[in-house]
Amino acid sequence: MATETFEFQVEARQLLQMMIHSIYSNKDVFLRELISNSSDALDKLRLEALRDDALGADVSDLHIALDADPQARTLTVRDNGVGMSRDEVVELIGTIANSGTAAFLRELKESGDAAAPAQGLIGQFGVGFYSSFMVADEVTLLTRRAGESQGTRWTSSGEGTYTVETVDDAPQGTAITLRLKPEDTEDRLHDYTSPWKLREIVKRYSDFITWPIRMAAAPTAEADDAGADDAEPAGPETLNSMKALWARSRDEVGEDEYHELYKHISHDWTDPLETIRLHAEGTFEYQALLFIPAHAPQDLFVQGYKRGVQLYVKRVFIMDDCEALMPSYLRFVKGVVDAQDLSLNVSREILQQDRQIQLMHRRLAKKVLSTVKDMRSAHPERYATFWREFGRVLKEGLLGDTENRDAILGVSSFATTHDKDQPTGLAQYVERMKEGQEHIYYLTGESRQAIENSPHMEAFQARGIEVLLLTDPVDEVWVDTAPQFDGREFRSVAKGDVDLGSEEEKEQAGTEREKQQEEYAGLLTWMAERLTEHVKEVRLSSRLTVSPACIVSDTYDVTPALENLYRAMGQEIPHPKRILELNPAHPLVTALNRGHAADPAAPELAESAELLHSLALLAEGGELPDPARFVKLMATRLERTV
Ligand SMILES: Nc1ncnc2c1ncn2[C@@H]1O[C@H](COP(=O)(O)OP(=O)(O)OP(=O)(O)O)[C@@H](O)[C@H]1O
Repeated sequence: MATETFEFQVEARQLLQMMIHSIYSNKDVFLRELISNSSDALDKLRLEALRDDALGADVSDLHIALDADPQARTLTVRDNGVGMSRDEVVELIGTIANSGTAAFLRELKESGDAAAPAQGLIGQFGVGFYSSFMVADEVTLLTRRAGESQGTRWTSSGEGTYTVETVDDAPQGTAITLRLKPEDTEDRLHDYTSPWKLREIVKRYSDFITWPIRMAAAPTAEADDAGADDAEPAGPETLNSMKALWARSRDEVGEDEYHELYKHISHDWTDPLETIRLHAEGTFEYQALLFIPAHAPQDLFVQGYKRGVQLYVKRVFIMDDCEALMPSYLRFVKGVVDAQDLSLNVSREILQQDRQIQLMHRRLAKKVLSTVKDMRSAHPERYATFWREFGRVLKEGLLGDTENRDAILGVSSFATTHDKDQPTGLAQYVERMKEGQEHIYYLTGESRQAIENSPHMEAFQARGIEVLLLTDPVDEVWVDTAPQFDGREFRSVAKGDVDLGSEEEKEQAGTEREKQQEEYAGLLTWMAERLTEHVKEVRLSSRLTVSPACIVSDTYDVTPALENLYRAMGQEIPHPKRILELNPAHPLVTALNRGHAADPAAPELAESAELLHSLALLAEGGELPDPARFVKLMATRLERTV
């Protein structure tokens, strides 16, 4: 097939431009990226060969080789891994499949300024192969897919197009040759043909790679000087130790080595927040090395987000994103689990059913939660970052994982009326509880502001009782499962009756309430009849101090927000009628009562009752059953006052 020229996809072109104009100050990392890709390709080939006898690939000496030519100023990174077919080359190298990277580019474009905001953001995205263009002005990739006879050569200078041609004599695997830009140490562009430099970079970033990274021994200047004419040509040198970090003892491994492994498996360019090690002995032996990232990926809430950690069996890579090992609410955790007693052929389906795996899953989840707990007390700032990035996901665990519910509540934080800026833990909330307060109070809503202005808060504000302000959609759902913390129930301030205050106060309020009850009995019954389509009861409120009325739900009824949520998920649930509460101390309500006593049949009175109900709905941010009618009634009233 002749040479074909293709254009890069738009996003790919943008990314390349950023690479060429070098957004990373540290250009050495291009080698880490290429080695990382090669390592993945070798993992894939070993697994394919294991599963497919007929593949016919040579897997006897899988490795990565670095080949530098100082005269030609080229560096080649070669592997004899799985390689790519011609179609794969076009698809994988010419476009950006990673949705996180695509989303990031969009964000960058929207921000308008290509350079400035990039610095902070860019560190979060691995850009893999394209980083070659930081150090090279032309890149050639020669590859042959294992099991195929023809290979593919891809060449580009990173500018808008690339060429692809089919070749007959490509070795299996992938070789990437960089035509290096001139050295420019001021711009931290080093001489990447120098064996010393290559050795240093591999040691720093890729030491743990489980495949040998070899460098051909070039005749060095020192050897020439020594006049070692008769010296044996030295064999290739292996640059990395290849030791699996999770199998080495803790004091042998530096924190930065763990971090490099994290970057290798997560494609993240920033250090993780926390490193977790676990060594399980006994009948089912395994080692785990887990990481909590420092930031949430863009697609964490996108359906189909690839969750889970890598699974190894006896040091052999088996699969990425092994969801059987991590609950969905810990899907941000990255890492490696290496099990001793599984078959190399284990499938995802088998893993889901395996009892040992289920035990491992439970143990890992507990370990992550206890790490977060320790982090909270030992490094509050780190915990604050954790919560900001992952709190919303973690709370999903309150729905399904009843076994760990207490642990999850224990490491959760909530916005609170106690402090405008700092969220609170539940333990602190409980410590601050007023005398006689039995429950943990909360209100759910769209935003902090909407909740704070809700009439339901009035009595709590008046008494200085702390209320948790829950604004995440998931909050609507987990609070509904009636959890407890430290033996205290969670109570919505918008549900059921409230009886706040000391015993004495309650008694006093009780007597007064009986009196009011008598006074308002007629109005309440009449209004309940008028509004029967919308509410199941009209009663006097003990939660209002300023507003005339509010709407509340029965303690165990579904709230409107939860109803909407279910509906959005396609679940039809019955629509429970709610309760209208009136503030007997409000002039509007007392006037209504007088009006009712004077002439219960007055048409104006019925309209007023209707308006009051609508106002209560609006105050909590709800929707009116008939907005047009509300506007008409309201306009008529206003007309009289202007
Ligand atoms: N040496 C290689 N051998 C085989 N396939 C490769 C090799 N290098 C890259 N690929 C293929 O090209 C794809 C794109 O590589 P690239 O480095 O651009 O991104 P990535 O590694 O998938 O992800 P990230 O952008 O997060 O680094 C890889 O996922 C892989 O399928």
